[in-house]
Amino acid sequence: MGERVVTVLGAGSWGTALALVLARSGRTVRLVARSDEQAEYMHAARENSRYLPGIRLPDNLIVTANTVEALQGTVACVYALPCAAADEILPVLREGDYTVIAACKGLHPTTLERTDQVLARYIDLSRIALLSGPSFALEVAQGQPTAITMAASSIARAEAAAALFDDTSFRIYSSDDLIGVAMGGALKNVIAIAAGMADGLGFGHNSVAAAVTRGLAEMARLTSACGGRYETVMGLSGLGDLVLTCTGELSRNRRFGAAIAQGSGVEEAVEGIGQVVEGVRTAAAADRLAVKLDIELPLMQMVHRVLCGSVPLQEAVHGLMSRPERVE
Ligand SMILES: NC(=O)C1=CN([C@@H]2O[C@H](COP(=O)(O)OP(=O)(O)OC[C@H]3O[C@@H](n4cnc5c(N)ncnc54)[C@H](O)[C@@H]3O)[C@@H](O)[C@H]2O)C=CC1
Ligand SMILES: O=C(CO)COP(=O)(O)O
Repeated sequence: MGERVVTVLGAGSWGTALALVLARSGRTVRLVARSDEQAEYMHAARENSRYLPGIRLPDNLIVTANTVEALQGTVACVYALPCAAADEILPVLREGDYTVIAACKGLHPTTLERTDQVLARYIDLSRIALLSGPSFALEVAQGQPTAITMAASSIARAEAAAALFDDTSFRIYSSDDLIGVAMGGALKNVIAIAAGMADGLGFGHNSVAAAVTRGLAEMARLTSACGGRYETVMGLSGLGDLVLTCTGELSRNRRFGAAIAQGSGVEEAVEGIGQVVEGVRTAAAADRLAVKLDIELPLMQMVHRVLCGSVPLQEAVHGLMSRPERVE
Protein backbone atom coordinates (compact mmCIF):
# COMPACT_ATOMS: atom_id res chain seq x y z
CA MET A 1 0.00 0.00 0.00
CA GLY A 2 3.11 2.19 0.07
CA GLU A 3 2.49 3.66 -3.38
CA ARG A 4 -1.06 4.76 -2.76
CA VAL A 5 -1.96 8.34 -3.65
CA VAL A 6 -3.53 10.62 -1.04
CA THR A 7 -4.77 14.14 -1.85
CA VAL A 8 -4.64 16.95 0.71
CA LEU A 9 -6.78 20.04 0.12
CA GLY A 10 -5.30 23.12 1.78
CA ALA A 11 -1.67 24.19 1.72
CA GLY A 12 -1.96 26.23 4.92
CA SER A 13 -0.35 25.06 8.14
CA TRP A 14 -2.47 22.00 8.86
CA GLY A 15 -2.75 20.70 5.30
CA THR A 16 1.00 20.98 4.82
CA ALA A 17 1.73 19.26 8.16
CA LEU A 18 -0.64 16.37 7.34
CA ALA A 19 0.83 16.08 3.85
CA LEU A 20 4.26 15.71 5.47
CA VAL A 21 3.01 12.93 7.77
CA LEU A 22 1.46 11.09 4.81
CA ALA A 23 4.62 11.50 2.75
CA ARG A 24 6.71 10.13 5.64
CA SER A 25 4.27 7.21 5.72
CA GLY A 26 5.31 6.34 2.19
CA ARG A 27 2.28 7.69 0.35
CA THR A 28 2.44 9.69 -2.85
CA VAL A 29 0.91 12.97 -1.71
CA ARG A 30 -0.74 15.63 -3.85
CA LEU A 31 -1.06 18.83 -1.83
CA VAL A 32 -3.52 21.30 -3.34
CA ALA A 33 -2.67 24.99 -2.91
CA ARG A 34 -5.07 27.88 -3.52
CA SER A 35 -3.29 29.38 -6.54
CA ASP A 36 -0.92 28.28 -9.31
CA GLU A 37 1.58 30.84 -8.07
CA GLN A 38 1.61 29.39 -4.54
CA ALA A 39 1.80 25.82 -5.86
CA GLU A 40 4.66 26.60 -8.24
CA TYR A 41 6.59 28.42 -5.55
CA MET A 42 6.19 25.66 -2.97
CA HIS A 43 6.92 22.95 -5.49
CA ALA A 44 10.17 24.60 -6.58
CA ALA A 45 11.32 25.84 -3.16
CA ARG A 46 10.37 22.50 -1.50
CA GLU A 47 9.11 24.53 1.45
CA ASN A 48 5.92 26.24 2.66
CA SER A 49 7.72 29.40 3.72
CA ARG A 50 4.60 31.28 4.82
CA TYR A 51 3.09 28.66 7.13
CA LEU A 52 5.88 26.21 8.03
CA PRO A 53 9.20 27.86 7.22
CA GLY A 54 12.33 25.76 7.36
CA ILE A 55 10.62 22.37 6.90
CA ARG A 56 11.61 20.55 3.72
CA LEU A 57 8.92 19.00 1.54
CA PRO A 58 10.04 15.49 0.45
CA ASP A 59 10.05 14.48 -3.22
CA ASN A 60 6.97 12.23 -2.88
CA LEU A 61 4.93 15.34 -1.96
CA ILE A 62 3.71 17.11 -5.09
CA VAL A 63 2.19 20.60 -4.84
CA THR A 64 -0.48 21.59 -7.36
CA ALA A 65 -3.42 24.00 -7.66
CA ASN A 66 -5.50 21.66 -9.81
CA THR A 67 -8.02 19.99 -7.50
CA VAL A 68 -9.69 17.84 -10.16
CA GLU A 69 -6.39 16.39 -11.39
CA ALA A 70 -5.17 15.93 -7.84
CA LEU A 71 -8.20 13.77 -7.04
CA GLN A 72 -7.68 11.35 -9.95
CA GLY A 73 -6.86 7.86 -8.70
CA THR A 74 -6.64 8.97 -5.09
CA VAL A 75 -7.57 6.61 -2.23
CA ALA A 76 -8.35 9.40 0.22
CA CYS A 77 -8.81 13.14 0.28
CA VAL A 78 -7.93 15.12 3.40
CA TYR A 79 -9.96 18.32 3.76
CA ALA A 80 -7.56 20.65 5.63
CA LEU A 81 -9.10 24.01 4.78
CA PRO A 82 -11.00 26.36 7.10
CA CYS A 83 -14.61 25.27 7.75
CA ALA A 84 -15.79 28.42 5.95
CA ALA A 85 -14.55 27.05 2.61
CA ALA A 86 -16.51 23.78 2.88
CA ASP A 87 -19.57 24.71 0.82
CA GLU A 88 -17.33 26.00 -1.97
CA ILE A 89 -15.00 22.98 -2.07
CA LEU A 90 -17.02 19.91 -1.00
CA PRO A 91 -19.26 19.70 -4.12
CA VAL A 92 -16.11 18.74 -6.06
CA LEU A 93 -15.74 15.68 -3.82
CA ARG A 94 -19.31 14.45 -4.28
CA GLU A 95 -18.45 11.88 -6.94
CA GLY A 96 -15.83 9.21 -6.41
CA ASP A 97 -15.30 6.38 -3.98
CA TYR A 98 -12.32 7.68 -2.02
CA THR A 99 -12.56 8.42 1.71
CA VAL A 100 -12.89 12.08 2.70
CA ILE A 101 -11.05 12.83 5.94
CA ALA A 102 -12.05 16.22 7.35
CA ALA A 103 -9.38 17.83 9.49
CA CYS A 104 -11.13 21.17 10.11
CA LYS A 105 -12.62 22.17 13.47
CA GLY A 106 -15.71 24.33 13.73
CA LEU A 107 -19.48 24.73 13.79
CA HIS A 108 -21.36 26.58 11.08
CA PRO A 109 -22.42 29.98 12.51
CA THR A 110 -25.88 30.04 10.89
CA THR A 111 -26.92 26.47 10.08
CA LEU A 112 -25.24 25.34 13.35
CA GLU A 113 -24.01 22.20 11.59
CA ARG A 114 -21.04 20.18 12.77
CA THR A 115 -18.29 19.20 10.31
CA ASP A 116 -19.71 15.69 9.87
CA GLN A 117 -23.12 17.19 9.03
CA VAL A 118 -21.69 19.64 6.50
CA LEU A 119 -19.81 16.77 4.85
CA ALA A 120 -22.89 14.55 4.85
CA ARG A 121 -24.72 17.09 2.67
CA TYR A 122 -22.31 16.23 -0.15
CA ILE A 123 -20.73 12.86 0.64
CA ASP A 124 -22.09 9.44 1.60
CA LEU A 125 -21.58 8.65 5.29
CA SER A 126 -19.61 5.51 4.38
CA ARG A 127 -16.87 7.77 2.85
CA ILE A 128 -16.59 10.26 5.75
CA ALA A 129 -13.96 10.37 8.49
CA LEU A 130 -12.87 13.09 10.92
CA LEU A 131 -9.35 13.66 12.20
CA SER A 132 -9.16 15.73 15.37
CA GLY A 133 -7.14 16.04 18.56
CA PRO A 134 -4.26 17.93 20.18
CA SER A 135 -1.96 18.63 17.26
CA PHE A 136 -0.23 21.92 16.55
CA ALA A 137 0.76 21.86 12.89
CA LEU A 138 4.33 23.00 13.54
CA GLU A 139 5.02 20.20 16.04
CA VAL A 140 3.45 17.61 13.71
CA ALA A 141 5.53 18.93 10.81
CA GLN A 142 8.66 18.67 12.96
CA GLY A 143 7.83 15.00 13.63
CA GLN A 144 7.24 15.50 17.34
CA PRO A 145 5.16 12.77 19.10
CA THR A 146 1.46 13.44 18.64
CA ALA A 147 -1.67 11.41 19.54
CA ILE A 148 -4.90 12.14 17.72
CA THR A 149 -8.33 10.60 16.97
CA MET A 150 -9.83 9.35 13.71
CA ALA A 151 -13.62 9.03 13.78
CA ALA A 152 -15.95 7.40 11.27
CA SER A 153 -19.37 5.76 11.29
CA SER A 154 -17.74 2.46 12.30
CA ILE A 155 -14.48 1.56 14.01
CA ALA A 156 -13.46 -0.46 10.93
CA ARG A 157 -13.83 2.63 8.72
CA ALA A 158 -11.94 4.80 11.20
CA GLU A 159 -9.13 2.25 11.34
CA ALA A 160 -8.95 2.04 7.55
CA ALA A 161 -8.59 5.84 7.32
CA ALA A 162 -6.04 5.86 10.15
CA ALA A 163 -3.97 3.17 8.36
CA LEU A 164 -3.06 5.69 5.64
CA PHE A 165 -0.94 7.49 8.21
CA ASP A 166 1.90 5.14 9.06
CA ASP A 167 4.33 7.41 10.86
CA THR A 168 5.28 6.30 14.38
CA SER A 169 5.40 9.89 15.63
CA PHE A 170 1.71 10.29 14.68
CA ARG A 171 -0.34 7.85 16.76
CA ILE A 172 -4.02 7.58 15.85
CA TYR A 173 -6.81 6.26 18.07
CA SER A 174 -10.11 5.23 16.45
CA SER A 175 -13.64 6.27 17.36
CA ASP A 176 -17.13 5.70 15.99
CA ASP A 177 -18.45 8.86 17.69
CA LEU A 178 -18.46 11.36 14.82
CA ILE A 179 -20.63 13.79 16.80
CA GLY A 180 -18.41 13.77 19.89
CA VAL A 181 -15.19 14.19 17.90
CA ALA A 182 -16.63 17.01 15.76
CA MET A 183 -17.99 18.84 18.80
CA GLY A 184 -14.77 18.58 20.82
CA GLY A 185 -12.57 19.99 18.06
CA ALA A 186 -14.95 22.86 17.44
CA LEU A 187 -15.81 23.89 20.99
CA LYS A 188 -12.31 23.83 22.45
CA ASN A 189 -11.51 26.80 20.20
CA VAL A 190 -14.10 28.95 21.98
CA ILE A 191 -12.71 28.11 25.39
CA ALA A 192 -9.17 28.75 24.10
CA ILE A 193 -10.30 32.28 23.22
CA ALA A 194 -11.52 32.69 26.82
CA ALA A 195 -8.18 31.40 28.16
CA GLY A 196 -6.36 33.85 25.90
CA MET A 197 -8.56 36.68 27.13
CA ALA A 198 -7.69 35.77 30.75
CA ASP A 199 -4.02 35.83 29.82
CA GLY A 200 -4.37 39.15 27.99
CA LEU A 201 -6.04 40.67 31.03
CA GLY A 202 -2.99 39.71 33.08
CA PHE A 203 -4.73 36.98 35.10
CA GLY A 204 -2.70 34.00 36.29
CA HIS A 205 -2.90 30.23 36.06
CA ASN A 206 -5.99 29.96 38.29
CA SER A 207 -8.20 31.62 35.71
CA VAL A 208 -6.94 29.37 32.90
CA ALA A 209 -7.54 26.25 35.03
CA ALA A 210 -11.06 27.53 35.75
CA ALA A 211 -11.71 28.13 32.05
CA VAL A 212 -10.43 24.65 31.11
CA THR A 213 -12.52 22.90 33.77
CA ARG A 214 -15.76 24.86 33.45
CA GLY A 215 -15.26 24.96 29.68
CA LEU A 216 -14.99 21.17 29.66
CA ALA A 217 -18.28 20.96 31.58
CA GLU A 218 -19.92 23.14 28.90
CA MET A 219 -18.40 21.05 26.11
CA ALA A 220 -19.76 17.87 27.73
CA ARG A 221 -23.22 19.41 28.22
CA LEU A 222 -23.54 20.61 24.63
CA THR A 223 -22.00 17.48 23.10
CA SER A 224 -24.38 15.22 25.06
CA ALA A 225 -27.35 17.39 24.05
CA CYS A 226 -26.32 16.92 20.40
CA GLY A 227 -26.01 13.14 20.72
CA GLY A 228 -22.24 12.78 21.24
CA ARG A 229 -20.66 10.69 24.00
CA TYR A 230 -19.33 12.00 27.32
CA GLU A 231 -16.28 9.66 27.11
CA THR A 232 -15.33 11.20 23.76
CA VAL A 233 -15.28 14.68 25.33
CA MET A 234 -12.90 13.29 27.98
CA GLY A 235 -10.53 11.96 25.30
CA LEU A 236 -7.93 13.37 22.92
CA SER A 237 -10.40 15.21 20.68
CA GLY A 238 -12.04 16.94 23.66
CA LEU A 239 -10.04 17.39 26.86
CA GLY A 240 -6.73 16.73 25.08
CA ASP A 241 -7.21 19.47 22.50
CA LEU A 242 -8.74 21.79 25.10
CA VAL A 243 -5.68 21.60 27.31
CA LEU A 244 -3.35 22.08 24.33
CA THR A 245 -5.07 25.15 22.96
CA CYS A 246 -5.83 26.80 26.30
CA THR A 247 -2.21 26.56 27.43
CA GLY A 248 -0.07 26.35 24.28
CA GLU A 249 1.50 29.53 22.97
CA LEU A 250 1.10 28.25 19.39
CA SER A 251 -2.71 28.39 19.56
CA ARG A 252 -4.15 31.01 17.23
CA ASN A 253 -7.45 31.03 19.15
CA ARG A 254 -5.64 31.63 22.42
CA ARG A 255 -3.47 34.39 20.91
CA PHE A 256 -6.59 35.92 19.36
CA GLY A 257 -8.28 36.06 22.80
CA ALA A 258 -5.20 37.73 24.28
CA ALA A 259 -5.19 40.33 21.48
CA ILE A 260 -8.87 41.11 22.13
CA ALA A 261 -8.15 41.58 25.83
CA GLN A 262 -5.36 43.98 24.93
CA GLY A 263 -7.75 46.15 22.95
CA SER A 264 -7.73 44.81 19.37
CA GLY A 265 -10.92 44.62 17.36
CA VAL A 266 -11.97 41.19 16.03
CA GLU A 267 -10.87 41.79 12.42
CA GLU A 268 -7.65 43.45 13.47
CA ALA A 269 -6.79 40.54 15.78
CA VAL A 270 -7.50 37.94 13.05
CA GLU A 271 -5.43 39.92 10.56
CA GLY A 272 -2.59 40.16 13.07
CA ILE A 273 -2.53 36.38 13.43
CA GLY A 274 -2.63 35.92 9.65
CA GLN A 275 -4.21 32.45 9.82
CA VAL A 276 -7.68 31.08 10.44
CA VAL A 277 -9.23 31.59 13.92
CA GLU A 278 -12.12 29.11 13.91
CA GLY A 279 -13.40 29.95 17.42
CA VAL A 280 -15.05 33.20 16.32
CA ARG A 281 -17.65 31.50 14.08
CA THR A 282 -18.04 28.61 16.50
CA ALA A 283 -18.73 30.96 19.44
CA ALA A 284 -21.66 32.38 17.47
CA ALA A 285 -22.93 28.85 16.76
CA ALA A 286 -22.54 27.75 20.40
CA ASP A 287 -24.50 30.80 21.55
CA ARG A 288 -27.38 29.95 19.23
CA LEU A 289 -27.27 26.24 20.09
CA ALA A 290 -27.52 27.07 23.80
CA VAL A 291 -30.73 28.98 23.14
CA LYS A 292 -32.10 26.40 20.72
CA LEU A 293 -31.43 23.46 23.05
CA ASP A 294 -32.22 25.43 26.22
CA ILE A 295 -28.93 24.66 27.96
CA GLU A 296 -26.52 26.91 29.87
CA LEU A 297 -23.13 27.66 28.31
CA PRO A 298 -22.09 30.73 30.31
CA LEU A 299 -18.45 30.87 29.26
CA MET A 300 -18.98 30.19 25.55
CA GLN A 301 -21.94 32.56 25.33
CA MET A 302 -19.98 35.27 27.10
CA VAL A 303 -17.10 34.86 24.64
CA HIS A 304 -19.55 35.39 21.81
CA ARG A 305 -21.08 38.48 23.47
CA VAL A 306 -17.66 40.03 23.97
CA LEU A 307 -16.70 39.32 20.35
CA CYS A 308 -19.87 40.83 18.94
CA GLY A 309 -19.42 43.88 21.17
CA SER A 310 -22.56 43.50 23.27
CA VAL A 311 -20.65 43.07 26.58
CA PRO A 312 -17.33 44.76 27.47
CA LEU A 313 -14.69 42.21 28.55
CA GLN A 314 -14.27 43.47 32.13
CA GLU A 315 -18.03 43.33 32.59
CA ALA A 316 -18.06 39.80 31.16
CA VAL A 317 -15.52 38.65 33.75
CA HIS A 318 -17.54 40.25 36.53
CA GLY A 319 -20.74 38.73 35.15
CA LEU A 320 -19.26 35.23 35.06
CA MET A 321 -17.73 35.47 38.53
CA SER A 322 -20.90 36.84 40.15
CA ARG A 323 -23.30 34.21 38.80
CA PRO A 324 -25.14 32.42 41.65
CA GLU A 325 -22.81 29.85 43.22
CA ARG A 326 -23.88 26.28 42.64
CA VAL A 327 -23.03 22.65 43.22
CA GLU A 328 -20.18 21.52 40.99
N1 LIG B 1 -2.89 24.65 12.29
C1 LIG B 1 -3.13 23.73 13.19
O1 LIG B 1 -2.33 23.53 14.10
C2 LIG B 1 -4.38 22.92 13.11
C3 LIG B 1 -5.47 23.33 12.36
N2 LIG B 1 -6.62 22.58 12.33
C4 LIG B 1 -7.78 23.00 11.56
O2 LIG B 1 -7.49 22.89 10.19
C5 LIG B 1 -8.28 23.85 9.44
C6 LIG B 1 -7.35 24.63 8.51
O3 LIG B 1 -6.52 25.37 9.36
P1 LIG B 1 -5.03 25.83 9.03
O4 LIG B 1 -4.39 25.03 7.97
O5 LIG B 1 -4.36 25.90 10.32
O6 LIG B 1 -5.33 27.30 8.48
P2 LIG B 1 -4.31 28.32 7.80
O7 LIG B 1 -4.87 29.66 8.03
O8 LIG B 1 -2.92 28.01 8.22
O9 LIG B 1 -4.40 27.95 6.25
C7 LIG B 1 -5.63 27.97 5.57
C8 LIG B 1 -5.36 27.70 4.10
O10 LIG B 1 -6.63 27.60 3.46
C9 LIG B 1 -6.60 28.41 2.28
N3 LIG B 1 -7.98 28.85 2.01
C10 LIG B 1 -8.78 29.58 2.79
N4 LIG B 1 -9.99 29.73 2.23
C11 LIG B 1 -9.94 29.04 1.05
C12 LIG B 1 -10.87 28.82 0.00
N5 LIG B 1 -12.09 29.33 0.06
N6 LIG B 1 -10.48 28.06 -1.03
C13 LIG B 1 -9.25 27.53 -1.09
N7 LIG B 1 -8.33 27.73 -0.14
C14 LIG B 1 -8.67 28.46 0.92
C15 LIG B 1 -5.66 29.54 2.63
O11 LIG B 1 -5.17 30.13 1.45
C16 LIG B 1 -4.58 28.80 3.40
O12 LIG B 1 -3.65 28.20 2.54
C17 LIG B 1 -9.00 24.71 10.50
O13 LIG B 1 -10.31 24.26 10.65
C18 LIG B 1 -8.20 24.45 11.77
O14 LIG B 1 -9.00 24.59 12.95
C19 LIG B 1 -6.68 21.41 12.99
C20 LIG B 1 -5.63 20.94 13.72
C21 LIG B 1 -4.40 21.66 13.84
O1 LIG C 1 -6.53 22.78 16.72
C1 LIG C 1 -5.37 23.06 16.97
C2 LIG C 1 -4.45 22.16 17.64
O2 LIG C 1 -5.02 20.91 17.91
C3 LIG C 1 -4.86 24.39 16.58
O3 LIG C 1 -5.45 25.33 17.38
P1 LIG C 1 -5.50 26.87 16.93
O4 LIG C 1 -6.40 26.93 15.73
O5 LIG C 1 -6.04 27.61 18.12
O6 LIG C 1 -4.09 27.26 16.60
